Amino acid sequence: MELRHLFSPNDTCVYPLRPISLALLPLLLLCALLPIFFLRRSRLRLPPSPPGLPIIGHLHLLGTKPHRSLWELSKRYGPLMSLRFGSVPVIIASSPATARLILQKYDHIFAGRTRPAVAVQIHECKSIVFSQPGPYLKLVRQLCFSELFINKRLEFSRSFIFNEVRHLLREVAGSSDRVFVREKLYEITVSIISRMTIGKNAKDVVSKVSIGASNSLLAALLELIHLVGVFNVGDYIPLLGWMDFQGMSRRSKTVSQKLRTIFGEVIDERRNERQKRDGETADADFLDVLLTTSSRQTEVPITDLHITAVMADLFGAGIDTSTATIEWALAELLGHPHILKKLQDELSSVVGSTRLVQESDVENLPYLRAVVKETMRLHPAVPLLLPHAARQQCQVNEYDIPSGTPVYVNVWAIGRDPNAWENPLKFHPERFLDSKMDVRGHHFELLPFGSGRRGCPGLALGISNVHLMLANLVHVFEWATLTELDMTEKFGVVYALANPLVAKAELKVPKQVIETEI
Ligand code: HEM
Repeated sequence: MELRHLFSPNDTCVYPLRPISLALLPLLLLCALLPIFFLRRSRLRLPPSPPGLPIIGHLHLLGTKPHRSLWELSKRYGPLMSLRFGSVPVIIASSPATARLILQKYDHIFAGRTRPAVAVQIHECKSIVFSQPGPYLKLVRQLCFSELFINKRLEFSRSFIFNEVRHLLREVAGSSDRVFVREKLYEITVSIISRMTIGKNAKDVVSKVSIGASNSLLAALLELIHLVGVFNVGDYIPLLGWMDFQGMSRRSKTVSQKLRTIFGEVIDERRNERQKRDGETADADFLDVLLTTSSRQTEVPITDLHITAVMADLFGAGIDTSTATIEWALAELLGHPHILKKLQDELSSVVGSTRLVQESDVENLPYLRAVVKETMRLHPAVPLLLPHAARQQCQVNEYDIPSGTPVYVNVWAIGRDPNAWENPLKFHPERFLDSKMDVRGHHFELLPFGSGRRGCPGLALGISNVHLMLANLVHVFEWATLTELDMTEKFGVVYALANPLVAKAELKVPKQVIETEI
């Protein structure tokens, strides 16, 4: 199976509510018994809200592009808005100021996560992404920062990442008449994360397992990412949850089984290797770190299911976000040839044409960094962040937020807020040239990685990969579109081009530049 068939643009089902079958109406009516719940809440002063419908609340207002619909609603109901998804009240923050309240001032309260059925089915909520704050989350996030995304480890990974980039460039050169950009990017991002976490190339991992095609790991991960982004009516209308009429539980169980098989074999194999050798090796990878932690009697037990969940997190959270960002950047550059030319001129003058761009060049490439920030402003990979949840009842501004309320921060809308940005809809990297604004979560106008306790732990790796891959793709090739550029977007937990970018890439540096290994 070719990779591109794994992400067919016709794969629709994302957040939006699909028409609910009439056959379900009697059951929906049963949900009307829930008003007791609302009566209790009606004494609270919630943020402004549009009129809702019985039972489904505001679900019908979401449409197929919830980030856009919520943006439009926020223009009328304000930057802190309250909606009801089925029986669940939710809060939407849509301005830099309200994002700051949620992610900084009240971060300790909003650091909770929702508990969607998919997350329960897939890894019993043992993933980082869906864990509630507590000793386990603290431990795994700490391990990520101290063992995986620490500078020393990233430095150590530089040379193989660089060789992976060279491999990507050769692959592009090999299919230059028709480059399926997303497919190539998935391959390299999976490879990088695989090498960093389990010390192996992903192809070696899956070739040993018994579940079929060699890209079954990628297929399972893409299915996982897809399911997390699907709107599951059962999460919001609890009486419908048990029916699983969208097949979410069934599909989640299948993907969970696949991931447990793949990572289970990797874990067993590593455990055997560790038993044979005496003590830790100097080149211990993240899997070793997790296994060592699991073998210690700590306050937080780490089982194989925890390890599988963390591995799936790192792969799942890392591949699609970086891929989508680079694909958006290339598409914007193709749509703005003068910006592409300016970027290529910067690369030629700083790097020359006899070598590839290296990580150490990035600090001398301000226009490249501006192009990446501008891409992340207009096309943040996770447009609503992952849903946060209030851990206790609290007051934000003068409004009450009930305990457990899911909170979405619409960073996509914030990137287009006319009060924060001049000409917000224009792709204009120059806006960042004289600005100190970065993407690290201190500037609430620009939050592609979130901020605070639940901010992205993979930021350092993510941003460095995006810079390195985009810079080299643009430095090494002259790009041209094959058909009219299609910037249509597709909403999901990761927001990407609806139709993967296919373009022509003509080598513009001497061939040996992409051929020499280091
Ligand atoms: C361009 C690349 C990336 C972008 C734009 C990005 C963005 C994000 C965002 C917006 C969140 C949610 C923050 C929130 O809910 O407040 C997140 C969470 C997360 N990201 Fe990333 N990410 C990227 C790369 C990576 C990489 C490379 C990894 C790991 C290999 C990673 C691992 C994670 C994990 C584990 C979480 C969950 C954190 C938690 O719930 O506590 N990300 N990321």
